Amino acid sequence: MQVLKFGGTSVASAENIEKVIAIVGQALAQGPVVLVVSALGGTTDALIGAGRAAAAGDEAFRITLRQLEARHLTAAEALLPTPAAQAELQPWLTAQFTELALLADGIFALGELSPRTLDRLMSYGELLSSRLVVAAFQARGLAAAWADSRQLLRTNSRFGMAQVEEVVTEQQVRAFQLATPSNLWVAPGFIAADAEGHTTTLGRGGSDYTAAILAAALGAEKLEIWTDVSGMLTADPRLVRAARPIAHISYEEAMELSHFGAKVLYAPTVQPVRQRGIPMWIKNTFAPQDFGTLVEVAPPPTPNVVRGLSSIGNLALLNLEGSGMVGVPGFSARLFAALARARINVVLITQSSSEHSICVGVNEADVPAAQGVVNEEFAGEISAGRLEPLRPETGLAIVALVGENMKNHPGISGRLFSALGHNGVNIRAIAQGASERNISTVIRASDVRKAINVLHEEFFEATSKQVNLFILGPGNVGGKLLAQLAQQQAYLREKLSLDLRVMAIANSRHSLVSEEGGLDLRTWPEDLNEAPKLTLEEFTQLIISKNLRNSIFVDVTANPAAADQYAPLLAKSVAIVACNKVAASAAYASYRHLKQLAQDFNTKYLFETNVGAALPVIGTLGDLTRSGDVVRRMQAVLSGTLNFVFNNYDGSRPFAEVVRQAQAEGYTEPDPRLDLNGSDVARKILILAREAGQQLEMNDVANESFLPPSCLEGDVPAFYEQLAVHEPHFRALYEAAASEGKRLKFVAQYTDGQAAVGLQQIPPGHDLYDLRGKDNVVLFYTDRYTDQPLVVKGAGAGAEVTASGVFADIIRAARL
Ligand SMILES: Nc1ncnc2c1ncn2[C@@H]1O[C@H](COP(=O)(O)OP(=O)(O)O)[C@@H](O)[C@H]1O
Ligand SMILES: N[C@@H](CC(=O)OP(=O)(O)O)C(=O)O
Repeated sequence: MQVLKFGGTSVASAENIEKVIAIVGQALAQGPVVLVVSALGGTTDALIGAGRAAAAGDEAFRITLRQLEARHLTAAEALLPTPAAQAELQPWLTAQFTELALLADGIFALGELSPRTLDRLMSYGELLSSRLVVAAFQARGLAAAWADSRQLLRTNSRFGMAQVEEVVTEQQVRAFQLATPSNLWVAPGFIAADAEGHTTTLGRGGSDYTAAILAAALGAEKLEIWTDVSGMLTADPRLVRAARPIAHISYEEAMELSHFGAKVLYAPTVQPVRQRGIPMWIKNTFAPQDFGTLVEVAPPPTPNVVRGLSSIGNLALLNLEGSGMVGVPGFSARLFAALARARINVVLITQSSSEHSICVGVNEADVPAAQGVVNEEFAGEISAGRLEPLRPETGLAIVALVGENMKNHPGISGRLFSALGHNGVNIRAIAQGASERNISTVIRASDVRKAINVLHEEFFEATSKQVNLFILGPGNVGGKLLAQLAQQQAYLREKLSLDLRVMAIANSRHSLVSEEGGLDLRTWPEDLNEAPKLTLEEFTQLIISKNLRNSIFVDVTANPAAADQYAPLLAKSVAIVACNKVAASAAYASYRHLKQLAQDFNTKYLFETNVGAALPVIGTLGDLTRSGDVVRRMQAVLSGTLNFVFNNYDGSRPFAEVVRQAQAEGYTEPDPRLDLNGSDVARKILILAREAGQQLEMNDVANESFLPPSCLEGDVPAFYEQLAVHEPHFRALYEAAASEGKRLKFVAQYTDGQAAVGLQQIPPGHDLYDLRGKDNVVLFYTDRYTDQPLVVKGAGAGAEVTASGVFADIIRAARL
């Protein structure tokens, strides 16, 4: 004997029922079959909706019932090939809907829907589907017997969630078996009857349970649960796209997963088949060739430590707390007894060893009742101040890791906590049974999708880590960055297991946002021009509300307002990668605050390109200091503009003309004075000094300008005029150096806590002497590099290299 159960989607239409018939036909070749069917998908919800509408005095229930009738008649017409067969079933179907209408009219007249009546109402779903399937088999010449589950399954009278009385049920099933010697029974799932013969139901999704009860009572050789997915998956496929079928699973694991939300299997289903050692398959009606999942006593070993993930929403935590609990036995017993009296199901329990508080997780809908009974039970202690009144916290969910194998592998919880921590998912409570088969975490419901994806990646997709980029400023550097990302995406996926996706690109006029999956990096320039505008605050909110794992905000602007967004993003564990220097060179307190936020929220704030573009300057400084070295002195040339000017000025052409050329060739800021007055270099040495551990402000950086003060007054044309007027001054500077064989360099210097920038004469042979083009150089003198400095040198400007530096920071943040 085999028991096969087909769920709502599998029997949702005539077309699907044809597939069911084909699968059952093959099973019959191996032996007798008991077929359990659910209602046509969506019917139970529709019946509940109709009942509630009727009770609320809303006539709309009539429309719902008419639609259901039409749906069943259409299915019957398509399934029954001959007018004779149709003529037999149709009057029966119509009679059922007449009965249903009478029942609903009664509910409407009374304005009341009791649990008992609701069970009656819901039972029509499975009654109709099972009779339809019987007729379809008979029309194909297969003798199928209809087995009324209300005469097979005996339950108590807890309507809506009735408990099966096993002994009577088994007797009834055996008696039916003797009286009905057919190779094929078709039984409605979900429904049963109490001792008085009132129809009951087994809880939503209960047809699986019906099938398991029948399998156990008949001592079936196997139970097959046929559904719309290829087995029990590693996670809910509606939440995790990469979820994949679990081929083998133990009864206990399947039970844990279903208890913790894996809808594919109704949780009570496992127990009856486990007790009898009946193997259970979960198979896909729409892909019968797929292996599916085999639930068995001892599944073969797998390298996967975690078997699956699941989640339950609508959870509330109830926290009972107070000094009156410490060392007093019986508190928990009273708490649970009070909850049990109110028929409140406790989903999770945690208690700290201090015994100062006990925390239970319950369904949100139970909170008011729980508060009532618990506060009443402990009224004495609460009024004496020995206990706090019960504090419920709602809007929560459980995410659970399930796997027998976890107990043999230390470090699973560590991986769980760190993966969630890096993504800013706050864990409100944890519970781990002594069996170590399940580790449950309570988190905010709004974090479930992110958390379960992060954990799926951590435990099942060693192959790739999804990283979500939000790019601000697709200009010169940003555009190059996007091109490099497009070019490297496949390489990074293959070599570093990083799946980098650009989720949004924004400039001051447009914000292009991907709904899912990432933007197309071939067409973004055109797409962006079509996209609407978002303010910076809106862009930040978008990143926060998307709540995607491994999110990185990439600031490729020089906009001070963009830097204001870092703090709120870091506080949500969104990493920041910036080539924008504003934040790192702002007030020390705010620089420190951002670094602290990154640490507190387990994320990264990276800005390597603030100094020397992609040259490894800040990274080197970090490596030195982290390894215990002390940076005593830094000497650096950090401005492409000033290098260009002093490399090209030798008195043969006016200084003003050389500056104009630098501007024309794109080295300078739009206002070249920002480069020439040294303030940009001052920002850079300030950042380096801070990264070396000094608490410095911009005002602390001495800046001896080589420009006569009049050059800095007025606008840019006036500036050029003044440069021309002061040509003798520049010439004198040049000649003073040249006469001694030296070169002029604008040098940034840091010595034992003091920072300064200014023009210096550099002798031949000095590390700063020989610099070409856009080169930057930084010399580090440290306790370990005493005589000869550690030198970092190379191109320190240019869109392509700057973009590559930003890219490198993105990869650093992604591999956290
Ligand atoms: N871990 C999981 N594995 C497989 N399916 C799951 C899991 N968690 C949730 N589901 C959902 O359960 C659905 C199947 O359950 P259900 O809709 O009750 O099927 P049926 O109507 O066949 O009984 C799947 O379509 C899937 O969306
Ligand atoms: N039809 C019932 C029982 C059931 O088990 O359905 P399904 O097999 O489609 O989950 C329900 O919707 O709850």
